[in-house]
Amino acid sequence: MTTTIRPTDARLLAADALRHLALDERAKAHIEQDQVLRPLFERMAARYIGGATLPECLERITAVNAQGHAATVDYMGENTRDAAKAHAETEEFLRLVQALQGRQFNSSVSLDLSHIGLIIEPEICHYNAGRIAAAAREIGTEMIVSMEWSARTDLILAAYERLCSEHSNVGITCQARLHRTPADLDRLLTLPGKIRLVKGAYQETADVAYPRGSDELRATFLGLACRLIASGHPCSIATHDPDLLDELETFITAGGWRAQPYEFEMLTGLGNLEGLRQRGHPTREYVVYGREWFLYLCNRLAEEPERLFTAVADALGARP
Ligand SMILES: Cc1cc2nc3c(=O)[nH]c(=O)nc-3n(C[C@H](O)[C@H](O)[C@H](O)COP(=O)(O)OP(=O)(O)OC[C@H]3O[C@@H](n4cnc5c(N)ncnc54)[C@H](O)[C@@H]3O)c2cc1C
Repeated sequence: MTTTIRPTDARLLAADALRHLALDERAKAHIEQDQVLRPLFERMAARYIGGATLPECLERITAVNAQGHAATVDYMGENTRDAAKAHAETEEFLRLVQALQGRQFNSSVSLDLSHIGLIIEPEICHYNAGRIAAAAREIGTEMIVSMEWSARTDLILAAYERLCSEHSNVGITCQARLHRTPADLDRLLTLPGKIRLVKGAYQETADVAYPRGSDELRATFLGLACRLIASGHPCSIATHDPDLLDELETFITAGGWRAQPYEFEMLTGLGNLEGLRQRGHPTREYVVYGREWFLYLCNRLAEEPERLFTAVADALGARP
C-alpha cells in the first residue's frame, strides 16, 4: 500500500528534514569536500549570504548602503567549544569593525555570544564581546547580540546586562515565540540598548514557545512590536512577514509614530525591504558572511520549504 503525503505534511516533513540536515556534521563535511555537490550548494547559499570572505561581504554592504538601507554584519558561527577558536573568531570580528571604519559604511555588527565563548566560560565571552563592543563604539556603531535557543536565554540576558553596564552601544534580540518574552521586555526596556524583535528560529517545545506559523505567535509579535515602537526605545522590527508588516505600517501611520527610533530589518535575499524604504521607513539589511554557510542555508530553506524550488533553480544556474 502506498501512503499519500498531503501538501502540508510534505512541507512539514521537508522543514524537519532540513533542520536535521543543518545539524548533520557528516553530511556537511561530505558536501563541502565533494567536487560536484559543493558548487551546487554554494550557488544555493549565494542568495542568502554576503560572501565567504570579508572583502566579498564589504562589497555587499556597499551595495546595501547604495540602495539606501543601513546594514548589520554577522560573521557566521555559533557554539564554539574551544577558547583559542573563540579568541581567533573575535579577531575576525575586530578586523570586520576595522574594515567598516576604513570605508565609512553605515553598518553595525551582529553576533551570537556562543560564537565567541559563551558556552566555554562566560568570562571569556565577556572579554571578547567587550573588545568588539569597544571597537564598534570607537567607530560610532552598535553591536547587537543575537538570541539563541531558549535553554540559553537566561545566560545570554545575564551576559547582555553585564555588557550594558560597561558599553552603551550594545543591543539585544528578543524572540516573540517565547512565553517569557513580554516579562523579559519589561527588564530590557530599562537598559539603553536597541531591542531587535524576531519570531524565533529554534526548535522549541510547546511549554516554552508558541508554534511556528500559529495565530498566537502572530498576535504576540504584533503586540510586542507595537509596544516597542510606541515606547520610544530604539528598536528593530525584524520580520519578512508581509501581513504583519502591513499591520505595522498602518499602526505607525495611524499613531503618528514615524519619528520614533524604529527600523525594519530583514535578512539578505528575503522579504521586500525596498518597498518599506520607498514608503519612508528606516530599513536595515542583516548581512552574514563566512565559510559556515551550510547551517545558515538549511535554516533559511527550512523556514519556508517552498524556497527549495528557488534553491534548485539557483543551483542549476537558472537565476535571472
Ligand atoms: C534581522 C533578523 C535577525 C534575526 N535574528 C534572529 C535571532 O537572533 N534569533 C532567532 O532565533 N532568530 C532570528 N531571526 C530569524 C527569525 O526568528 C525568523 O525565524 C525568521 O525571520 C522567519 O520569520 P518571519 O517573521 O520573517 O516570517 P515567516 O514566519 O518565515 O513568514 C511569515 C509568512 O510570510 C510569508 N513570507 C515570508 N517571506 C515572504 C516574501 N518575501 N514574500 C511573500 N511572503 C513571504 C511566508 O510564506 C509566511 O506565510 C532573525 C531574523 C531577522 C530578519
